[in-house]
Amino acid sequence: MKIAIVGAGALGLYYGAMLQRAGNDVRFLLRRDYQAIRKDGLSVTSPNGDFHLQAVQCALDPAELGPVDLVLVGLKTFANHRLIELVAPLMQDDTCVLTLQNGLGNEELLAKTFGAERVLGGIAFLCSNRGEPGTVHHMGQGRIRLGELSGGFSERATALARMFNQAQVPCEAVDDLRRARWEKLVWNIPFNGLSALTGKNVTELLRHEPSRREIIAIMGEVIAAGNAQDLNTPIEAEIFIEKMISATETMDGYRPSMMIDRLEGHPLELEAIYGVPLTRATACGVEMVRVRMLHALLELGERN
Ligand SMILES: NC(=O)C1=CN([C@@H]2O[C@H](COP(=O)(O)OP(=O)(O)OC[C@H]3O[C@@H](n4cnc5c(N)ncnc54)[C@H](OP(=O)(O)O)[C@@H]3O)[C@@H](O)[C@H]2O)C=CC1
Ligand SMILES: CC(C)(CO)C(=O)C(=O)O
Repeated sequence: MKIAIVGAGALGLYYGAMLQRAGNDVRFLLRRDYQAIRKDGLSVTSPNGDFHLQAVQCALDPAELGPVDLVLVGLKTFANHRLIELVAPLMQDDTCVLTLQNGLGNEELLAKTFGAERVLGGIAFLCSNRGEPGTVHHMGQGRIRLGELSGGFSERATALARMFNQAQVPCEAVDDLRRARWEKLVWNIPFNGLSALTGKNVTELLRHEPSRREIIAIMGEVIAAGNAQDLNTPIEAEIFIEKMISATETMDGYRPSMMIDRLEGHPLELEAIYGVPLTRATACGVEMVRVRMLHALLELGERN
């Protein structure tokens, strides 16, 4: 399997390195880290053990990497206006594309050009940050849930899950990608937005009772909107919220990616994480009032 990583930052470098370490043929489309990785290779620090890859196939131009069997997308969604031109040179007849980006609308964007039958999506439960050029810091977690854009289990999704598992990345194939995406939004919508707006990490947010209540209320709104999307099986609000809150309580002092983006002056992934979910909720007759407020304030902050 020849694999190209498009969007080789915190997420793409980590998963690409894990796949290469397991013996796969991985090719990285690089930008910032190109010189450093060509010269000194790619280093991963991780609580599971640091490792270094000296020989890394990489290029600045996707035409030099392809064609491949699998394109793994790890661009920030605000760079999606470049997505198609970066992926197209890597495609041959049976190439499939797996996007591990957060939010909604990424698979559909790929499907418009390449066809829904070639597109898969994945939810990454990963905490990874970039270090100096050529280094990526895996802070914890890493599990992936992936599935077909068109729904249902497939041989292909099962084979990809097996490939990740063989590379020490826990992974499962799911039959309802839409449900998995809405489940992930139940976490991203409150924590990403509130941490970016307040500068408080997830532990600080949960320790403040009024904020904790709002987080729970926002999660309820997102679940109601998700359940209005005709999922195979509905998300059970009370149980799922309890699970999300308990899981977050173990993420001591974690700073969500959107908070880091705001602090570092980068754009935020507002359309994929707020805009598209709001549009899809409204189309199904559900109004997420708190989410709309969050979106408005986050958008205002982008206009400085
Ligand atoms: N990091 C994490 O732990 C998690 C991230 N995610 C999601 O994964 C996605 C990626 O996040 P993350 O890895 O953190 O983001 P990063 O900003 O670390 O990585 C994005 C990468 O895309 C590259 N890129 C952007 N535009 C281009 C271009 N035109 N040509 C070539 N490369 C380009 C950047 O290049 P350059 O090297 O020049 O900056 C960068 O390496 C997001 O949707 C995020 O929400 C989901 C779960 C966890
Ligand atoms: C839920 C989490 C922490 C990944 O596990 C994430 O998506 C983020 O920080 O944006």
